[in-house]
Amino acid sequence: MLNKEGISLDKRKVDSVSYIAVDIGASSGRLILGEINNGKLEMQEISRFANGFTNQNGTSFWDVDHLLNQILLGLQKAKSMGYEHCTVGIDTWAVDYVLVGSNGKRLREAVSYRDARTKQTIQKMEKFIPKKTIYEKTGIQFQPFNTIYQLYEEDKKLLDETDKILLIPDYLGYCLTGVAVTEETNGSTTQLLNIHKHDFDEELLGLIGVKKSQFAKLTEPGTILGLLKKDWFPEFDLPDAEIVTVATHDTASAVVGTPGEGENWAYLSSGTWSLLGIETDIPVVSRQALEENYTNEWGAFKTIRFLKNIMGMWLIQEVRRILPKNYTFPEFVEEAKKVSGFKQVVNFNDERFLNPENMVEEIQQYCRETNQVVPESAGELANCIYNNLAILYSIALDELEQITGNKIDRLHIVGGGSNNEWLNQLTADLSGRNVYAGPGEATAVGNLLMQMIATGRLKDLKEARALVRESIDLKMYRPKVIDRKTIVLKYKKAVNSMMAAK
Ligand SMILES: Nc1ncnc2c1ncn2[C@@H]1O[C@H](COP(=O)(O)OP(=O)(O)O)[C@@H](O)[C@H]1O
Ligand SMILES: C[C@H](O)[C@H](O)[C@@H](O)C(=O)COP(=O)(O)O
Ligand SMILES: [Mg+2]
Repeated sequence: MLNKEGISLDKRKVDSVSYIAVDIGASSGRLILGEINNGKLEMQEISRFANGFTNQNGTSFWDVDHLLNQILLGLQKAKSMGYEHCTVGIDTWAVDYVLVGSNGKRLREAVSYRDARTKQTIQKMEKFIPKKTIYEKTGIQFQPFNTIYQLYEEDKKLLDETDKILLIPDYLGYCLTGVAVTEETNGSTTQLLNIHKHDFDEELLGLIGVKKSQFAKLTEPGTILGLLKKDWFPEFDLPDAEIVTVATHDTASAVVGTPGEGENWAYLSSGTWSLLGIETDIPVVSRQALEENYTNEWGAFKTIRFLKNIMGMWLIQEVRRILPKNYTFPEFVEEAKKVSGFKQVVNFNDERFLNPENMVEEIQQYCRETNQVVPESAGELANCIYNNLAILYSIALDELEQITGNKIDRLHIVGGGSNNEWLNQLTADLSGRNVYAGPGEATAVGNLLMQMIATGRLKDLKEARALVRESIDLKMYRPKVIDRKTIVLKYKKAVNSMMAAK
């Protein structure tokens, strides 16, 4: 069986092959083995590791060598577990990139999207191209950390020396195979792809001084990238592996792994970020979509992920980092439950929460500025975060219905945040919709499913999602009857008056 790159996958091998998903989110990474046995998807965690960025001389960098090393350690462990032959897919967070020189080597560490260098860049670029024009071309939300803005601020000397700009998962795949591509689901998050031409937008590239040749060719998810170059890593005992280009934007893989069925469902990929949206066939770039900052990220199988970025579990991750006592996430939930009721209205989508020095102080200062009760304890801070997130989810669901005209009667919450049963119920109550929770590792599931479809083990996305529904117990949360409209209206009025007072 030949694929587009001419790599032959012997049918016999495909049947005996195991599948390994490498999913690296902003806070953690994991390698998960997947196989189909007796009509069920069976998964086994091979390894899990921390991810995060550090500040070096005023710039926030990721440690990509650490990530590559963890991938190799995980693959070595898989072989030691008896998995001699596998396919491997890599997905990570979006927008960030590595600059590769003509010698094929990295020119500098990868800068984190939370770095302050792009704080004013949206405004700088507005001077010579209206946001509306960029949105009509790309359909992508305005986030200060989008690749277009990062490259605008990039070191020009480094850019001149750059042969290829590779997004993080594409760079990791390049390190393992020597093959460089721009996988398109993650490529869309650069805000440099023209959604109508299905290609890079030359005008936008020109505005930031980047040549199209400095990006590798656009590639659809579900293609075979190349063979793992085992001899490049003699210090590791690695399995034989074909690296598959999956939906390398982790959220795109999470959507593939969301077990939605039929119409009228939305997903919430709940991890470091909360990505809430629907899967559509055509982009929505209306005035309201622009005003409410919805994005049209490219999905697998030529779909569009029409979604909104909501500040997610980053908030509680940062509170956890700051508080002297080391709470587990379940402990935060238990403490939050002890606080009766909803105490503070906080617009956590305000950019001040993108990367403050001290998240606890930032939340407390916001509440002081708006003359609200200041949360002090772990429970009060967690209660504030979870309640406001639930309302932001509810508002986004109503906005999605208004903007797209699509009815949404159920929400699938997937990712680590789907383990938060209290927030799942809060979301059901405040949104007035049934909530289905799981899989907690939907991104890895979607990564595995794409590999199985690419190698012919599964027929298509419909069969793949049916397999997920057969394989995991989805927990359902029915909305309790509460006066949700009054609560949401009060929240919106409070946020609007706070923004007016700024
Ligand atoms: N048992 C749990 N209870 C509450 N929250 C949880 C639980 N497990 C995970 N989480 C939440 O999920 C988040 C991690 O989600 P994950 O999808 O792994 O993130 P990412 O992919 O961005 O690294 C944690 O920050 C935490 O807030
Ligand atoms: C910067 C992007 O908005 C971010 O990467 C988001 O798209 C995403 O993929 C986050 O995934 P996590 O698993 O880190 O929440
Ligand atoms: Mg994730």
